[in-house]
Amino acid sequence: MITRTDAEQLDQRDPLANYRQQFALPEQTIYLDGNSLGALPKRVKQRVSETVNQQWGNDLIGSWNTHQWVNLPQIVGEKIAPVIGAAKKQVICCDSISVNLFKLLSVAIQLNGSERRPYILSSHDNFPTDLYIAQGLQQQIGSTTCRFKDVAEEQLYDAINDEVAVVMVTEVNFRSGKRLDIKALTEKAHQHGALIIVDLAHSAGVMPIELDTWNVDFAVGCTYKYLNAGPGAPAFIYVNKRWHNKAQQPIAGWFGHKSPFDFDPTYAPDSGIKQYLAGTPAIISMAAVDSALDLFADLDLQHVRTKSIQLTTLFHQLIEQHELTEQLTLLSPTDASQRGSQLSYQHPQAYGLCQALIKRGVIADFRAPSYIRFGFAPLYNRHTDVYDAVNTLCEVLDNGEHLAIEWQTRQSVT
Ligand SMILES: Cc1ncc(COP(=O)(O)O)c(C=O)c1O
Ligand SMILES: Nc1c(O)cccc1C(=O)C[C@H](N)C(=O)O
Repeated sequence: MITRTDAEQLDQRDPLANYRQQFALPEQTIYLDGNSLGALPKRVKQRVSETVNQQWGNDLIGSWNTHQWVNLPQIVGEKIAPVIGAAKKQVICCDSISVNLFKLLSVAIQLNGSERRPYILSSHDNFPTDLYIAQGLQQQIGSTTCRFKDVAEEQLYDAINDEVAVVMVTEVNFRSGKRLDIKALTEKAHQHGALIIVDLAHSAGVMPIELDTWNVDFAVGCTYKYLNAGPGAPAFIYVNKRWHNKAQQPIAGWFGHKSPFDFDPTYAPDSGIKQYLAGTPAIISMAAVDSALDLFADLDLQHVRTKSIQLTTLFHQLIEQHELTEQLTLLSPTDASQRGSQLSYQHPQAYGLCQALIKRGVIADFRAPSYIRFGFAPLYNRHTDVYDAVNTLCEVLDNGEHLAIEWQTRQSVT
């Protein structure tokens, strides 16, 4: 029988316990939605205020040079690189995942697509934007050299064959939390002459990632989940150095030009990762990413992964202890090593359950048609949060509070 004292003891022994005080978290809230929007680091508040008030307000346009605004995408990229296992000069911070995927898929098809090898292969429960971008590109290029095919996630590995130009996968599934073996998928892709693009949205910052060691070709990821850089903060893009200068990305904007401030009418791409920039960087958000990443400077991602596994394991053990497994069907893998930092359960009134929990200060989210997701952010979630959240969940179910909440047809984020 697990007690609250057990959870308190785990918190006392937690090597990451001090990180929580670096976040501005609301009192009386248990935030289990850091897999959608990470919490606000206190240092980011200060940095954004300084960027707006001193830099923009006082130093105005000179800040492009004096405060390094013009180089922030590269500076931030170099801070992201160690978090995803990349050597220098292969990562840059810009745009959204959707836009960055468009650039990478186009490049991968230029490099490897042909009539004999036309396929972009993905799984049909990949995050929808990834699928939409591939479908959009197929429309753009035409199906002779670019066709999109999606298969069930379990069939992805076996579906890689000599007709595949590029495999596009997300390391951790947004709905189920299932984690794919990127090393094995990369090996299989390369055996068949295919390239691989990996979406790290649900893994960057919450587990060790070894892009260079795994020999991955390209990757994208966001900074607003486990990297805590704020809503709509710019994403990142990784291009393995063997692919630099081999193809031109399609959004040939001036920031990707080799010397943008020459204002030359003819596009000449930068030879390195900077080519993947398009237009003017969103400096206020980019400053937030830069500052948020300082939390990762001395962090051992293996410690983060260990705590993440402890948190998800504890949550599910408590669900079992309260005999809730009949009502809440676990969609995530039962083996913690096979999942990311979230647990998803199917429940017939998942929407009502989620809203009833939010009313009580436990923030989870709902994903259609019938899933409730709990995300665990090891830098600020405690074992006692997990204990208290499961207790609240029991109370909600016992009182039938979830049954009183009407299904909302409007678009709801949580
Ligand atoms: C796996 C995955 N890819 C992409 C996105 C969205 O990408 P963006 O809105 O940055 O284009 C999300 C979530 O928003 C996601 O979970
Ligand atoms: N990116 C988001 C947004 O702009 C608004 C609301 C939610 C999101 C998300 O991140 C959703 C998330 N990728 C998910 O896994 O569902």
